[in-house]
Amino acid sequence: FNFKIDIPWLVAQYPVHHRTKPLLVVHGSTRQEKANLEREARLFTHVDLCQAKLEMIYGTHHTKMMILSYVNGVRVIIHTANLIHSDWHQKTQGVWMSPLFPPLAPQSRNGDSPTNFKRDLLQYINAYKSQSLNEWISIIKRHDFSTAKVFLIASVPGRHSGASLNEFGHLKLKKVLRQFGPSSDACKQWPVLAQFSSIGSLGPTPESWLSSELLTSFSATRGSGSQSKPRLHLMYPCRHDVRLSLEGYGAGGSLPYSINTAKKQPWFRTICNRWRSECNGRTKACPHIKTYLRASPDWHNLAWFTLTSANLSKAAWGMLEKQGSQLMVRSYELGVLFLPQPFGTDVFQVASNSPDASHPFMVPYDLPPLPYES
Ligand SMILES: O=C(O)c1ccc([N+](=O)[O-])cc1C(=O)O
Repeated sequence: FNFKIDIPWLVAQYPVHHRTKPLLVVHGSTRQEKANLEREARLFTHVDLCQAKLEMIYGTHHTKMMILSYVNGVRVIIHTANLIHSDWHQKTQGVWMSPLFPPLAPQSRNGDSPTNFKRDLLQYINAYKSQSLNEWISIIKRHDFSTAKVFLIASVPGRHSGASLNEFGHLKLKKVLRQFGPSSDACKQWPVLAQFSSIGSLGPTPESWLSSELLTSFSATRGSGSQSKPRLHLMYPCRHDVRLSLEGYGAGGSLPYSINTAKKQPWFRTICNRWRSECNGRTKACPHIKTYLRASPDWHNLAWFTLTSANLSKAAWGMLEKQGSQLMVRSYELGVLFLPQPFGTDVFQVASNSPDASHPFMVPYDLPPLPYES
């Protein structure tokens, strides 16, 4: 599943002895782009295409996922890189690799995890309503996902209401945080950080959507305790970060932010932070990764961490309509939410940035964030 796909390059990344394994590519391309993809796919008899329907204008098939079927199990990869050389060459990307999920024992039940990862993955793939995905739906159904410790946070284009209102976008994240997140006492006033590679039209003030809607969901806590909203920090490379990067100004091609949109929201730069990753030696590797987290005021601990394809936009996270009874989403997005409890801890410590059982991810940038200069 991806947005930009170079099929000959993708096939060439396989080890030679696996290079003709059947490959289904799920894309959202139309018109000339679709024709180009079909022409490339025709070069390989083992490659098939599935076009995701995009019924919401301006929506994209942004999801970046691989489902790998082995003789002894299935593995899910959710990541942030397009399937083109430049996305894997000199940028900072994020990849979540699942454990190998074994086949279900014949008589056993549905094989899901306490985070309902399997249920949510099936719900997401079913949303495509595509015959060519039926084979993969049955593969997933036949496997045991009980070792999955992350929550799936998906976006599917459409107007979601009623029983589907909290199934996608920022309302799904809010729902999971309300059920399994930190207590409001545990993270009172803990700031939220949004890090992304593209920005949509967010309105004339942060109150238009960013803090009134998105931050409300990001600051949800267990139980219904409402609390004053925490600070929201944004992270997006400034002009000098891009100019001084490994790719130079060319990195800007993957940091789309239209000047017309930027002119309508000058407030954005006043709450923005630079891209710094001295901790990983990746300050010069421009970010295409997208992450969202909630941290303690001293930035030493995290209450949760999300890796996703979703940029800072209403198209990706959704926009409430009809007095909050409906969520309008334009794009397909997919991400994973890490909460401490499934990993046997009550908080994630940033300091030990070396992944192990209770620190299942690396924070890909320096904390505290570094504000833009005036
Ligand atoms: O690389 C992508 O998949 C991508 C595609 C389109 C847009 N966009 O339209 O803003 C942003 C991105 C991004 O992820 O940065």
